[in-house]
Amino acid sequence: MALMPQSFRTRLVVLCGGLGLLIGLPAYLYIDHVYAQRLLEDRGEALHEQAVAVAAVIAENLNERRREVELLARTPLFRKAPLDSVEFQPSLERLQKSYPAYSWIGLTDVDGVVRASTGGLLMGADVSQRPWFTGGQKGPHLGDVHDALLLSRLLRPEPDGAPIRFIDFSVPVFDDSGRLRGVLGAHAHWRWAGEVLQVLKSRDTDRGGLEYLIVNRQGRVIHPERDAMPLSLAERLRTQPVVIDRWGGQTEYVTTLAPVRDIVPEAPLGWQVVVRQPLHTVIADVAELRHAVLLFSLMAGLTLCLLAWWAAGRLSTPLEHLALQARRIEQGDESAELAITGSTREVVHLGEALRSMAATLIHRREALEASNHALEARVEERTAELARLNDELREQARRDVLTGLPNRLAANERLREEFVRMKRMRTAYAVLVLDIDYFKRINDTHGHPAGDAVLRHVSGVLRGALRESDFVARFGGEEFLILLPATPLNDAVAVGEKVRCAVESSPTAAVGAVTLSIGLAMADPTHQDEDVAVRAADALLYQAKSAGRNRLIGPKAA
Ligand SMILES: Nc1nc2c(ncn2[C@@H]2O[C@H](COP(=O)(O)OP(=O)(O)OP(=O)(O)O)[C@@H](O)[C@H]2O)c(=O)[nH]1
Repeated sequence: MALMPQSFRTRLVVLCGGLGLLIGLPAYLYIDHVYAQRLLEDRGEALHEQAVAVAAVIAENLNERRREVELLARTPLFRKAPLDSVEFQPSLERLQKSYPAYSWIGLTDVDGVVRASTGGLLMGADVSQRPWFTGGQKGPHLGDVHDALLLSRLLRPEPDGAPIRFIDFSVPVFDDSGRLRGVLGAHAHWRWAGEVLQVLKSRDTDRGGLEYLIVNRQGRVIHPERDAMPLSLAERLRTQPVVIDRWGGQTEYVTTLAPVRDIVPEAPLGWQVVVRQPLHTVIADVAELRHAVLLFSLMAGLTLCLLAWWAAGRLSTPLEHLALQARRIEQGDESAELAITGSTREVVHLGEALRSMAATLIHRREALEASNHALEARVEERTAELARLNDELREQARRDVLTGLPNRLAANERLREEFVRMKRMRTAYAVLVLDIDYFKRINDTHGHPAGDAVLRHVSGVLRGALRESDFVARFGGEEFLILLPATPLNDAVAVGEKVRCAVESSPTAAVGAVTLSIGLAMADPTHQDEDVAVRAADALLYQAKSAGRNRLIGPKAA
């Protein structure tokens, strides 16, 4: 799968190309194998028919020559006139003119001496040993191709210097009583065969490498001049009408043959017409068709691919557009347009669905954002409320419920702060520990509520007698602590006395006047911690109690 191209367009093009190949290849193979075979068979048959036709034409032509010579021999001139008559030569030359292939026509006497001839050639020559004479004495004679002997010196030589070759037609010449007078013989130039075949060939429309050959009884190719036909080929042609053979060379030929009918059964020639054509020209049609199919397949495939490319583009472009717009919306660009027009119905539907989905998502996101804002505001509000409640709690934790004064926890924190500041600023502070005298008795005599009222009263007096910057706390039970920041001993004693007097001189409604015993100590930067001064003040308080109460004892007094 990883090797598969990713884009829809490429996939479709590859698919179409593959389909084209799938359709084109079998057609190509069919033409290559089946059609080629069939064409070869048809062509073989056609070649064979041509061979038969050519053989028939050659036989007919030979027959005509034989008949011409025969008819001439039967004319009154040849039957009756004395052999030295001057009439013979014009008669012979008329026949020669009627058929240009005749090279020489002559009349011999019974002894084989030439008595009349065309052009007067070989007059008086003795041809009694020549086959045409000996054969012609017995009856019509047809002699196979042979080189000219006597005439070769008398006739115009061949342009290429090749020996002149003839075939011979000869018939006996009888007088009216049927006695042999001589032999009439005609030598037809062997180019005759070439001319006959050329005429036939020029009629043939398909001459691509087509060759007509004449093969004699011995298997020699006598026209055109060439080596013998391979024996193996001759052997195969005996059983098969058409054979594909190399003829001992490189080119393969489709070969077929037909026998030439023997027109003089007493002297059979045994010729055969062989027709052959190079295999590659025979199947050239197939090659052409193969190329055409290949070209057509390629063109069709290419067109299919281009169409697929175009069609895929028509489909994928709006999809890519939708994807791009969807990504823009995802990145917060709500102006991106998801509408698609002019595309396929499915893509338009997809665009509509995406647009609807995007609208829903945007709406939900806005709702979510609004809800988040509300939630954040509520959290802020709750946090502030919590902080306020914490402050309140912290305040309450440091305030005495009964008197409203700071409690012991607050006193300890303040002492710690003041001690730290003193260490840094080197400004001493005073600590006073105060206790209401005989408070137990008040409780016992007047009850707890009265005792509580006394505590609240004393608290109020203390608060009123002190400066805003001074610190007073209920330190425990009926005990109070006063911290006087940046206050020397003398001033602190004065403040203590003032407080003590203020309480003593302000009686309560329930129990009358109460007094205070006070221990006063100065905090010192040399102290280890803030408790040293408190413990010292506490100790002096007990001294004040012991000394009779309602008094202040400070360091000096101690
Ligand atoms: N009504 C009331 N009484 C309290 C409160 N806190 C402590 N007390 C009482 O205060 C009394 C303190 O008595 P003690 O410590 O014996 O001292 P005292 O009676 O004042 O005697 P001296 O201190 O020696 O003068 C106890 O009876 C406590 O119960 C309070 O908040 N309200």
